[in-house]
Amino acid sequence: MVVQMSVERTGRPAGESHVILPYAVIIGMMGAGKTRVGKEVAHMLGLPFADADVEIEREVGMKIPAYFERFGEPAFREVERDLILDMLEDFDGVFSLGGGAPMTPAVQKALALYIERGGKVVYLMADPAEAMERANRGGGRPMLNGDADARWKKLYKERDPVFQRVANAHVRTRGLTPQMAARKVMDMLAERTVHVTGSTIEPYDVAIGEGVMNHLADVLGPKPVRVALIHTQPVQRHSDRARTLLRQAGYEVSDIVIPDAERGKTVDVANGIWERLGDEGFTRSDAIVGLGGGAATDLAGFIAATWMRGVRYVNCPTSLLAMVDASTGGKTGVNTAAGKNLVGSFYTPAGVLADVKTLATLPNDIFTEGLGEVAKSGFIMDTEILRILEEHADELRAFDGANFLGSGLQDVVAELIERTVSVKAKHVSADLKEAGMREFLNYGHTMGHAIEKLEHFRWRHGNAVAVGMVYVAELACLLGYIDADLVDYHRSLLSSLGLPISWNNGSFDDVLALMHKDKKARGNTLRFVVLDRPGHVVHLENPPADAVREAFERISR
Ligand SMILES: NC(=O)c1ccc[n+]([C@@H]2O[C@H](COP(=O)([O-])OP(=O)(O)OC[C@H]3O[C@@H](n4cnc5c(N)ncnc54)[C@H](O)[C@@H]3O)[C@@H](O)[C@H]2O)c1
Ligand SMILES: O=C(O)C(=O)C[C@@H](O)[C@H](O)[C@H](O)COP(=O)(O)O
Repeated sequence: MVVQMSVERTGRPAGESHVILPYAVIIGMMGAGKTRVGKEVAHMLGLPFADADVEIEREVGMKIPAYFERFGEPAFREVERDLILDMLEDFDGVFSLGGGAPMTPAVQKALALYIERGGKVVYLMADPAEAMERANRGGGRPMLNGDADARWKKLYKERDPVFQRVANAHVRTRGLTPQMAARKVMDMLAERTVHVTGSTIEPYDVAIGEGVMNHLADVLGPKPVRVALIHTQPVQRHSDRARTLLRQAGYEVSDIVIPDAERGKTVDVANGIWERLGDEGFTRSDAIVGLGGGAATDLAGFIAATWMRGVRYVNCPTSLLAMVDASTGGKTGVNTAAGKNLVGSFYTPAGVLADVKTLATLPNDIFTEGLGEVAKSGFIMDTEILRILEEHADELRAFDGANFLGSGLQDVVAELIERTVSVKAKHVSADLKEAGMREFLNYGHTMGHAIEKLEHFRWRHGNAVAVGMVYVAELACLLGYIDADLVDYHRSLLSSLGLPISWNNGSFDDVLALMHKDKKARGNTLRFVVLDRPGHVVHLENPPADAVREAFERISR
């Protein structure tokens, strides 16, 4: 069964033949260096460069200050808007926008569409002092008339949050020459970025690619003095690299090794870390880095959420599952005797760096487990993911970290990560605290969490979710939401990836009791997420007891 794509992908497509115009759009404050850096980037790429302000002057036949004086700002913004909208459709090069352009709603809309087509909007984040000094040089900026520094600061306050939101790549340039900044932009352009935003979310990026861990200090920013690097022992090699990067950037690093996997996701471990942070004088402006699989990033996020009621944190996921799911979205927490993830908080990271280099040491079975959550995102929204999984099932099942980097599979995996994170970002952006739509990400988890608990967390999370998806597909079929072919498709796809599709190591009564403790349950009412067609899910409330049992019988044979 090959399913049809149902949603447009975001991010730069790999190996797709259609051209995205322009190659990159650069935005930033006056004096950020958009023109200098943009020209360097265009030169490095061998592409033309265009500056919106220069194009406008050509079009209106006069200098911008003169146009402002004669016709006023609103008229200028209209000309600017029309020119930018045209250039976004047909300029094949590096395009830098005027400082105020992204404040125009129609430009924001056009940039969002451009990003959806796979474009990169780069926010050149200059150090304010450096940018103000450059902006004042030479004059000729009507928006800075009067007290130029005070005007610049006021505009920065208004514009920075908007620029953060409309860009999908953020490049800090403090202390860099235009050439160095351009090289940084080039690195960013080679990466895939998923932007997470929303009305209740401080926007952040998930950067996906080889070497993205190098952005660690940029994402942490200048405020922290101390950084706690929380990781497990099996990822020591990667945490060594992170520690070096952090020390080079001038942070005092506390290396905190936690017990591996679910053994690290406990209140006792959290308590040990809180004591250590206290002993080492961690303040509210210090920060946490969580590095490792999903268990490590869940715990690190929980520490960040709770220490002094919340400090900055960055996730560096190193397992496939942590890259595609656990590190993004801000669900942090620990397991308790009562069950999986029952204690925690929604607390958003400042950024996520999914460095695919780290997958080179990932064992095959842990990689495979991550495919469970990848497939979930395909079933619930982006059916193109299912098609890619089908097409590459043999190579994915045979994943070998030692031969992964530089192989054809690397690009396939990067695309699966980007698509899966995009699905997650859409749900999280709309519903951070899981009041409705975010629950769809829990497809297969009601039964999955019960299996994990009954297996004393020795079953891997993604494997339990795979069985949970077959269970809930059976339930949906029994209740007439989907047909038996789609249930069979769950089994054939998941098993072709090396994931389990049945479980018979516990009683129905035990499973049922645990499903009642699931976070989606309300009072005595069981609630599930079920498919009604590929790529589309709905809530199922209080299903008939005999169907809940019969679906269990079907997966435990
Ligand atoms: N917060 C969320 O939204 C969310 C989403 C999905 C899953 N999770 C949680 O994530 C956890 C599962 O994550 P996981 O599958 O990564 O398991 P895990 O964290 O237990 O990691 C699996 C194992 O792989 C090791 N490992 C990780 N990266 C490695 C690498 N590059 N090289 C060698 N070894 C490596 C880990 O040390 C561990 O031994 C569960 O606790 C689950 O509840 C959370
Ligand atoms: O981000 C979410 O929301 C999810 O439900 C993603 C799940 O894949 C993930 O396993 C999550 O940890 C489950 O959360 P829980 O709230 O059901 O414990």
